[in-house]
Amino acid sequence: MGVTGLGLEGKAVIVTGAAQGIGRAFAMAFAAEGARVLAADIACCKDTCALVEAAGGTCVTTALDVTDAASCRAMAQAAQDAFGAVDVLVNNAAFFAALKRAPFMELDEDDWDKAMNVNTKGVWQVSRAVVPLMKAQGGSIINIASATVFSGSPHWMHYVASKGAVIAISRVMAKELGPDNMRVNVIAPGFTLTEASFGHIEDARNYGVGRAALCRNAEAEDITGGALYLASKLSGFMTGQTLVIDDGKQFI
Ligand SMILES: NC(=O)C1=CN([C@@H]2O[C@H](COP(=O)(O)OP(=O)(O)OC[C@H]3O[C@@H](n4cnc5c(N)ncnc54)[C@H](O)[C@@H]3O)[C@@H](O)[C@H]2O)C=CC1
Ligand SMILES: O=C(O)C(=O)C[C@H](O)C(=O)CO
Repeated sequence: MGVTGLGLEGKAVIVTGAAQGIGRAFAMAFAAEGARVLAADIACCKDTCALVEAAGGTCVTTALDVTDAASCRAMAQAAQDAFGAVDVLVNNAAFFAALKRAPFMELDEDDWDKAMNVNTKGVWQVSRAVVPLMKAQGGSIINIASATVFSGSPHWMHYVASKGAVIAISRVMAKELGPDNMRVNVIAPGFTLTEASFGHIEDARNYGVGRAALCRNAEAEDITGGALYLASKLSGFMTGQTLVIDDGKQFI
């Protein structure tokens, strides 16, 4: 374990959508800091836990459907059983990989409802299940949005709307939870090379690179430093903010 002095050793961290991609990278990064991780997903997180444990970290897993309040409560109960309390919640799960892109005149209505249900309502559902486990000691909630909210990327209106709403509700959460020393911030990643984005874009490695200041697309590991910072004492006076991690494709 390469603990870096962020103060995350022994912290209890829930990562939703941790079965692959950026969520798996969050699980690995928190565990590498000595945190205890609960990896939760509608898909199986056994491989994520195995990777965390192979690197010397601690990881437990439970099934989670963020659209189902009972499932969110059961996941929170599993966290309480494993850790007693929760210090950090990363709301990363999303309807993204299977989303169909189309001009807004042609978007699929079911996809619209699913994007809002998983990506926005899911953040609310998971947060309200977990907040009672954070209230006594305070904590950090990190909601994953998308830089598409700022770029207005075409053919994603349902997804962009759902992620714009994540930024909006995070501000409400920050105001409501601040008095109990719970901070709520957002990471808005730009295009990141994950299983899901390789599925969406044919030449993913080169996609949009011409607009990038750093001249490459992000790997999932490029997004994790922001989450460690937002979870740590270094960001202790920061709440309600959105951190765009997109290799400088746009400035807000
Ligand atoms: N890859 C990219 O280019 C970008 C991704 N993001 C966001 O980052 C996050 C992770 O993205 P990726 O790893 O690329 O995508 P992904 O699609 O691989 O990850 C999403 C995870 O959420 C899980 N999930 C879906 N529905 C669920 C539900 N109802 N309950 C629980 N879990 C559910 C999936 O099984 C999956 O493991 C997502 O929030 C995505 O919107 C944001 C900007 C760019
Ligand atoms: O901007 C686009 O076009 C993208 O494809 C962006 C990514 O897929 C993304 O940011 C998803 O959140």
